[in-house]
Amino acid sequence: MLHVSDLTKAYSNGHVVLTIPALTLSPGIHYFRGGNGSGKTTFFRTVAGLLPFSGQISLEDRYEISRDPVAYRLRVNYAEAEPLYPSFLTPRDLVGFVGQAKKAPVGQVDALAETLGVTTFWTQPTGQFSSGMLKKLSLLLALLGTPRLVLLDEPLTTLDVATAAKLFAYIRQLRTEQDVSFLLTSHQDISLTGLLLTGVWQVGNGVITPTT
Ligand SMILES: Nc1ncnc2c1ncn2[C@@H]1O[C@H](COP(=O)(O)OP(=O)(O)OP(=O)(O)O)[C@@H](O)[C@H]1O
Repeated sequence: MLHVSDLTKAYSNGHVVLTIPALTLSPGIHYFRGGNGSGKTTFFRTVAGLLPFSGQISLEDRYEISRDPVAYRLRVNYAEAEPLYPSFLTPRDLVGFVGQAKKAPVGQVDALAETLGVTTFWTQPTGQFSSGMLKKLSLLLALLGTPRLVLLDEPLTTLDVATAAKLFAYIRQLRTEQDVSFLLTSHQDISLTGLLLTGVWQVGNGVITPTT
């Protein structure tokens, strides 16, 4: 589903955070674990196409991130661990913009907003949001369109228990009915998600290795 090769990710200060000669992720749900500062967010943001890097990343043997930037980004969605938006924008504004960019199918926005409980603060500026409200909005944005791969960085953080249950039920549905793949990180007990994991990966010392 995702192939990474010859990847090196360094920040502008010269610090090399990740070196990945080759990594192949099969379709499914993959969990990335590792200590603070080990490189999980850097990996997710790189795969999401948000950070420059050297190397190759391709989706479904078809969309290469540098060669097919628009087609790749249309199919790969990402939710930040700690989302932040311009304070004057509302969910209605952001969902309108991202929904159009991601070609959200008719009816999807309303259904997801209801599932994640975003309708109750639909026209409120994000500057007034609690961290859980920001998290719900970011998850809604990351599920818009028809992605083939969704990256969720710390989806459990700040999310209330009832919404988390709905989110993970929806993820299971996307996985079984539409073959959508997911990459997750969490410092909390991942079994709380109830998701069947395809792979568990350890991030540390600049590399990503499978765990048994
Ligand atoms: N913008 C940046 N500029 C320079 N270095 C950065 C930048 N962002 C992250 N780093 C460094 O990259 C390394 C990996 O950070 P990253 O945020 O990817 O870790 P993480 O595994 O997601 O950590 P956590 O579990 O604490 O969220 C850290 O050493 C961090 O200091």
